[in-house]
Amino acid sequence: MKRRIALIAHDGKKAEIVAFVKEHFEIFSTMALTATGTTGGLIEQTGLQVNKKLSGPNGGDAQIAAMAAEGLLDAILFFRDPLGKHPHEPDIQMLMRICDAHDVPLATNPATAALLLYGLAQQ
Ligand SMILES: O=C(CO)COP(=O)(O)O
Repeated sequence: MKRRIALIAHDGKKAEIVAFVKEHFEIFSTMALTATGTTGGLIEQTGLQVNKKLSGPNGGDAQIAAMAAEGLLDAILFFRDPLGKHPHEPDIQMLMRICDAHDVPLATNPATAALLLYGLAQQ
């Protein structure tokens, strides 16, 4: 079965996640991708297929958390912006808590995301 990965990036990190996806395009093209709405739209422009959820502030993080809780994701790559303020901060905290509650691998910066991706690709 294809690996199921969710991708999320705050606005200040969207350029970085697109660059990350392009850099690892071959690995991502073997995986089933889900993303929050705006992030997903940008990733689609690289040519990859993405299951797009709502935009983060409208509930996209919560939808991805629900998928994690239901065992529908193998990992989440969440490029967080530690310098930004986010109206949906409770949803972000909830997503991270759900990952810990269900032992879902969660990378919150590009360096960890690369290690996680290589690990998944090798399994
Ligand atoms: O807000 C986000 C993560 O908390 C990301 O949502 P978008 O990809 O819709 O911008």
